[in-house]
Amino acid sequence: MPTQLTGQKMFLAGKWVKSDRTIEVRDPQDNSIIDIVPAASAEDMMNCIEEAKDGAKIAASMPVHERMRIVHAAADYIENHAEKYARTIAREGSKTIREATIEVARCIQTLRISAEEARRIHGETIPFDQMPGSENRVGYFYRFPIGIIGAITPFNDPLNLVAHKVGPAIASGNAIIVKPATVTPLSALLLAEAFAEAGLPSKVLSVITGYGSEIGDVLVTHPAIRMISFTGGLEAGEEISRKAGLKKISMELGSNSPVIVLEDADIEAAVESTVSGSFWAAGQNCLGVQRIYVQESILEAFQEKFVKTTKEYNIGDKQSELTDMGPLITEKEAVRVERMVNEAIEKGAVLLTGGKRNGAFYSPTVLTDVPENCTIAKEEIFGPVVLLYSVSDLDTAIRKSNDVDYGLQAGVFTNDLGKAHKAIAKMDVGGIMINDSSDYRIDAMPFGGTKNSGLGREGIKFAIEEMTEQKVVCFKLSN
Ligand SMILES: NC(=O)c1ccc[n+]([C@@H]2O[C@H](COP(=O)([O-])OP(=O)(O)OC[C@H]3O[C@@H](n4cnc5c(N)ncnc54)[C@H](O)[C@@H]3O)[C@@H](O)[C@H]2O)c1
Ligand SMILES: O=C[C@H](O)CS(=O)(=O)O
Repeated sequence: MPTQLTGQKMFLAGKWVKSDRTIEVRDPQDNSIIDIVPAASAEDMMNCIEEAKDGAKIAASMPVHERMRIVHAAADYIENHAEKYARTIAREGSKTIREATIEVARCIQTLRISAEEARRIHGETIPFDQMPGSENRVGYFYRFPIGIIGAITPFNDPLNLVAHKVGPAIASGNAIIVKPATVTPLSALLLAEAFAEAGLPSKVLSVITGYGSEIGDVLVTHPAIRMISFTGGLEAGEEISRKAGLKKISMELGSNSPVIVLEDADIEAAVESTVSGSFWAAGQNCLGVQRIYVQESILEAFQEKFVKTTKEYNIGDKQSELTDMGPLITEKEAVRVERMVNEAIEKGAVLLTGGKRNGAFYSPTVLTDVPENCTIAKEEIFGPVVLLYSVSDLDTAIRKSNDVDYGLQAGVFTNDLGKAHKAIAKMDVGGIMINDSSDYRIDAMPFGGTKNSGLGREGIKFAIEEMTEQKVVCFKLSN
C-alpha cells in the first residue's frame, strides 16, 4: 500500500513552512517514497538566519529553569511517542527497528543530560590579588552563549546526533539552525516537533531541509553564525572548515577504528563485542570496528568464532524485530563498498564470508590478509566490512593501529593491566575502550577524535563548553 505522502514541512524559526521545490525521502530497503520535504533555497536559509538573530536574544534571556523545563518536556514528548520516532528512523534510514529503538532511547538520554547540564554552566572566581597592585580587586568569569549555532548532521544517526547539537545549544542559551542529512530529514523534523510541543519560543530552533552545499554554504559562511557544529565525512568537513571563516567549528568526522585482541583476552566476549561493533547500522557507524588485530596464538580460535557468528546474522526487513542488519543508505553506497572489497580481493585479500550485494543490501563481510596498499585498509569503509589481521605482539598491533589518518576510538581486549596502560598511552585516538570494542559510547562522555577524525569534543557538557564563551568581571574596590 503506497504511503500517503503527507508532504512534510520544514521548521523555520518556529513555523512549519512548505517550499515549491521538494525532495523525495526514500526507504533504502526498497527505494519506495516515504514522504517529501522542502528543498530550501539559499534565500530561505538567509531568512532563517535573520529570524535566528532574534532567536538568539530570546534564547539567551531564557532563565536556566525554563531551558531545563523545555528540554525535559521535549524528552517527555519523544518518550511518549517513542514508537513513531523509532519507526521513522527505521524507515528513512538504514537501521533496523531494534537499532532505531535504541537510538530513540539514547536521544531521550541526550536531552535529559542536556537539561541537567544547563544548571552546571559555571564560572570561577579569579584571585586578582595574585598580582602585586591588584590587592583591591575582586572578580570572576562566567560563561555566556555565543549566539547562533549552525548545525549540519549526517544520515546514520538521524535523531540522536541532531539531539547532540540541539540539546546543548538550547541548554546553554543559544539559537540553533539545523541542516539535517538530505536523505534522512524526517527524524530531525520530529525533533523540532518535540521542541515545538514543549513550548520552545519561536525563532530559537530551525530545521531547514535541503541539499548540502546549496544551503549549507549560506549557513557556513554567514557572519551571524558564530559556530558551525558539523558531523559528517572528512571531505565535507574540510570543505566547510575552509569556507567557515572566523567562527568556532566543531568537527565530528570519519574513522577507521581498530581493535586489538591479545592472547589473554576472553575470546567469546571479544567476538561478541567486535561482531556487533562491525555490523551495527550495517557498518555505517563512525565507531564501527573496521580492523581487528588478533595475537597470532589465538587467531585461529578467534577467527573461527567470529566468522561463525557473522554467518548467523539475519539480514532483511528493517521493520522486523528478527532482523540483525538492514541495507546501506543507498544502493550507490553499497556499490562503493562492493568496489572497495573487490579491489582488496583482486590485490590478494582473502574473503572469509560475505562479499555479496543485493541492491542496497551488502552482506556482512570478513576479509583477511588485506594488503597494506588497499583503499579498504587505510580509508573509512562505512559499511559492513571488517578486516582481520594476525600480529605477534602488542607493540606491533599499536603501531599498525595508529598507521591511518583517523583516530576516533579503539578497543583493546586484555586482562593485563600493564598492556592495557601501554595501549592507553600509545594509541592515537580520542577514546580507548578496554575489553569493549571501539563501538562504545555513553552520551555524557567527551566524544571526538584526533587527526582526520575531527576537531573538538561533543558529549553535552563538552559541547556546551564549545557553545559558550567566558566573560571576565573585575571590581576595583575603593581603598
Ligand atoms: N565522528 C562522529 O561523531 C560521526 C558520527 C556520525 C557520522 N560520522 C561521519 O559521517 C559520515 C557519514 O555521514 P554522511 O554520509 O551523512 O556524511 P556527509 O559528509 O556526506 O554529509 C553530512 C552532512 O553534511 C552535509 N553536507 C555535505 N557536503 C556539504 C557541504 N559542502 N557544505 C555543507 N554541508 C554539506 C550533508 O547534506 C549532510 O547533512 C562518515 O564519514 C561518518 O564517519 C561521524
Ligand atoms: O556514527 C557515529 C555515532 O556518533 C556513534 S553513536 O551512535 O553516537 O554511538
